[in-house]
Amino acid sequence: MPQQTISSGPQQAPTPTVFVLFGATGDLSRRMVLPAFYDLFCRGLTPPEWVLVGNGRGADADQDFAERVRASLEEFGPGSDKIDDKQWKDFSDRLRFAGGGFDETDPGSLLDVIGEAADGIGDGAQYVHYLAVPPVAFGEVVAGLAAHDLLKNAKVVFEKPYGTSLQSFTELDEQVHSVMKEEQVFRIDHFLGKEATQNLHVLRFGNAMINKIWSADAVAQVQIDAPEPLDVAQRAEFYDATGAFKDMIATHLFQVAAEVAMDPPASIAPDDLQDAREQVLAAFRPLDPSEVVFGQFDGYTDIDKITDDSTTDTLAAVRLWVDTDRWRGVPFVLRSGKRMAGDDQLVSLIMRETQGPLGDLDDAAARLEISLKGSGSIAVALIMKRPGPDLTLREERIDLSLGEVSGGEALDPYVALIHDVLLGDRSLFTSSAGLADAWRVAEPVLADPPEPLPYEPDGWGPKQAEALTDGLGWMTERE
Ligand SMILES: NC(=O)C1=CN([C@@H]2O[C@H](COP(=O)(O)OP(=O)(O)OC[C@H]3O[C@@H](n4cnc5c(N)ncnc54)[C@H](OP(=O)(O)O)[C@@H]3O)[C@@H](O)[C@H]2O)C=CC1
Ligand SMILES: O=C1O[C@H](COP(=O)(O)O)[C@@H](O)[C@H](O)[C@H]1O
Repeated sequence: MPQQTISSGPQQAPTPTVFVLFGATGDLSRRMVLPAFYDLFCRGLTPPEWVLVGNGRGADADQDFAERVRASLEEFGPGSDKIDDKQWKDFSDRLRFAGGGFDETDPGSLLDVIGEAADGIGDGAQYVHYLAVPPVAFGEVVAGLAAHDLLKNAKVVFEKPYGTSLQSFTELDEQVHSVMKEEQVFRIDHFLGKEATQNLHVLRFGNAMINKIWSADAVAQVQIDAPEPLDVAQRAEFYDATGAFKDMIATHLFQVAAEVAMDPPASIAPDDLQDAREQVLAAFRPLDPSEVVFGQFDGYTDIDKITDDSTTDTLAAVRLWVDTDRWRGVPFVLRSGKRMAGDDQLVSLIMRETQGPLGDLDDAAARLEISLKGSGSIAVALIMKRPGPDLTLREERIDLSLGEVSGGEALDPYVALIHDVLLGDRSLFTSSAGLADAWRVAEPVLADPPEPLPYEPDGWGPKQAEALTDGLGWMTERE
């Protein structure tokens, strides 16, 4: 079978769309959402009729907004030399800006602008309201959408974090569900949109030899490790209020753990995939704070806007237990930190030791690794005989970069996810029940966070985090 397409539906969204981007002047819009929308447009994946309305509290004219968008494409999109004049003209003709903010009592100019925009693109337009605003503004935008009757034939996209604890999640979700149905809600976790994350299902369910080893019978430990060299000075206020545990572990890495640990869904249809993810999240055991290590890199509190006594975690490592028949007894160890020596997002399934004629072999030598970073890669590390007259064993890797798979072209996660929103495919979005479980699992750590241990910038973090791997060490540090 050289190639087989299993399509779950049409590629181009057929419905005329008014895409309202709240927070259109912000960092996320500039770096991710606007370039992703332009990418979809260039690929012919936007609906035949659409208009994008940026919203903000200032008073930009349409032309000013178009200039902002252009600047964002030059810096974070294809770059100035790759923007085709004709394509840009077609794109920019469909950009509008509605200033004056938006809330329950005052919609600013948004109602007028989208009224005009909807008239221009024909009957039956769907509305996509994309909330690229700080989480504190989610509630007021939701209240505004309800008060100004903007939720009919509408989808609402929420950026992360959707809540920061079980309680704040529950309050937000109750407000959301009081004015819209769950089917209208698209909660983004861009790790679910990564090409390699999506490949986890195919790798496993499309290959019997991999499917057979996907359980406690063969796997001794699962590691999901995302060391980052990044500093946090650019977003100090946000980061100091959030920390590594909430920014990465309880959000992205829990969702990836659910993707790895899920039992086979009934089918790859969106609802079945969501059900499978929800079911396994419900089986995650609440974390035990004694199996959690927090770190803070030296010099963190010298950063502008960080207080001298900040105890924010810039690194978090946890041991998570999944109480299902498939995974009972197998530790899932998760780690992420800033200012680290490595730069990866690596899922490692470490195989059990082989008892046999070769005797004692290096632990963790045989493993399957899926890197979610960039366009993604899949590797198998195996024990091999070094060619030659003697029997010398060595660990070798077989690597496949997904970016090099012939005929394919990886989509950036935001491109993939916005495309899914336009089509109404919710399989790669988090669900209400799934997030409630993620916050339930995180709760003991939020209630009793460990003291962060100091670590050297550009190193591998505190030694104590390594103990969570039961002596195997972190696989990212082997490469
Ligand atoms: N930036 C990133 O890399 C990532 C961000 N996110 C999430 O995306 C969302 C937006 O983040 P980001 O773009 O960084 O944030 P910004 O601080 O850049 O804010 C986005 C825009 O929202 C508007 N805004 C700010 N405060 C308010 C408010 N109180 N009420 C209404 N509008 C407001 C501002 O526009 P104006 O002044 O024009 O009204 C601002 O430009 C957040 O939920 C964040 O957690 C998620 C992943 C990565
Ligand atoms: O959401 C976040 O993700 C990034 C890592 O994402 P990626 O796009 O590099 O895969 C992380 O650096 C950031 O702290 C976090 O807020």
